[in-house]
Amino acid sequence: MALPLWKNLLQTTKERILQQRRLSLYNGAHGYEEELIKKKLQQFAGGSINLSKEDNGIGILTLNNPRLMNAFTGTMMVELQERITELENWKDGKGLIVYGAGNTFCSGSDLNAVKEISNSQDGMNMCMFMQNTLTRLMRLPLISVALVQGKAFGGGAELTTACDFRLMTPGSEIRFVHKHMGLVPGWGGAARLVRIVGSGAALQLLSGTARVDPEKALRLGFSEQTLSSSDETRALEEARAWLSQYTEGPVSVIRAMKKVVTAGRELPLEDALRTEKDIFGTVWGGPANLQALVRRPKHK
Ligand SMILES: CC[C@H](C(=O)O)C(=O)SCCNC(=O)CCNC(=O)[C@H](O)C(C)(C)COP(=O)(O)OP(=O)(O)OC[C@H]1O[C@@H](n2cnc3c(N)ncnc32)[C@H](O)[C@@H]1OP(=O)(O)O
Repeated sequence: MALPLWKNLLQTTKERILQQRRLSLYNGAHGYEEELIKKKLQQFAGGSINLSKEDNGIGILTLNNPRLMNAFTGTMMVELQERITELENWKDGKGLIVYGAGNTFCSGSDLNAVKEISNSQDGMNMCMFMQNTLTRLMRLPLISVALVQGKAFGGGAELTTACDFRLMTPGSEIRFVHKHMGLVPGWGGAARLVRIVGSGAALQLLSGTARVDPEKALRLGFSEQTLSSSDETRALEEARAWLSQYTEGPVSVIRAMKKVVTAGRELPLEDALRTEKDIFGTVWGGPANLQALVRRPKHK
């Protein structure tokens, strides 16, 4: 018998909350007080995080606070979480470009807000809030790329590490400036940086607050490519073209591909292998697979 509409809605909401918990790192058992920190963050308003979902399955996430070099205000942190939830529910999505408005990426958290939450309880909750959000960003079944124009500093540098890839425009710079602020990264940027460039290079970048220009980023394997244009519109076009080489193809296959890589990146080998088997089961004998068997393409 079909469930009444309200029961269906309740069921869907419960499933969404459970899914978010599964993809997040921290909950009440870790002393994390999400509602408390969200209420605090809402007090520091300004800027926005915008998402547009294009028909080709590419999402464009824009950090929009150009007056402060796209620094994250409290409301932007909350909006980022909301946009990530939207992306988790976007079943046609294949790729994501994260970039900043006004030709610069992001200068980290808004220092005006940070000053007001510099006590230990708020700091820990903000840290867990951002780690949860960026971990969910990293685990999206979408191939993500940070388009770095201008400066990506502090939390902005950390955000780039939550994407699968980084593209830089000429003259741009990524810099983990945390040491100068008497801090270490807290949004998960250190743990992810070690996995991208290795522990030696990560230690040098963090403890030396080194400027990473496009050439250095390429040498370190931190960036995939230096784009030819630093004009905002043209750079975005270049990023779209770069990403399309990986997102062309059936949605189910592209999303499955990202999922097997996420499992390989995060899980112990045996768990990753089992997950790969389960995901393989979702595409084997599926429409794209059956059509390919009929077409019998030659891979020349
Ligand atoms: C875990 C994350 C970590 C944390 O919170 O724990 C952080 O992210 S800490 C924040 C790390 N970021 C910074 O310390 C950046 C400080 N800003 C700068 O170094 C410079 O502003 C720079 C290099 C980003 C840009 O320099 P430029 O000369 O091009 O521009 P302005 O300095 O004139 O900046 C324009 C305008 O923006 C304001 N601004 C820039 N960044 C921030 C920020 N993070 N928070 C608040 N406001 C910021 C800057 O003060 C200027 O405003 P104005 O009213 O004109 O003074």
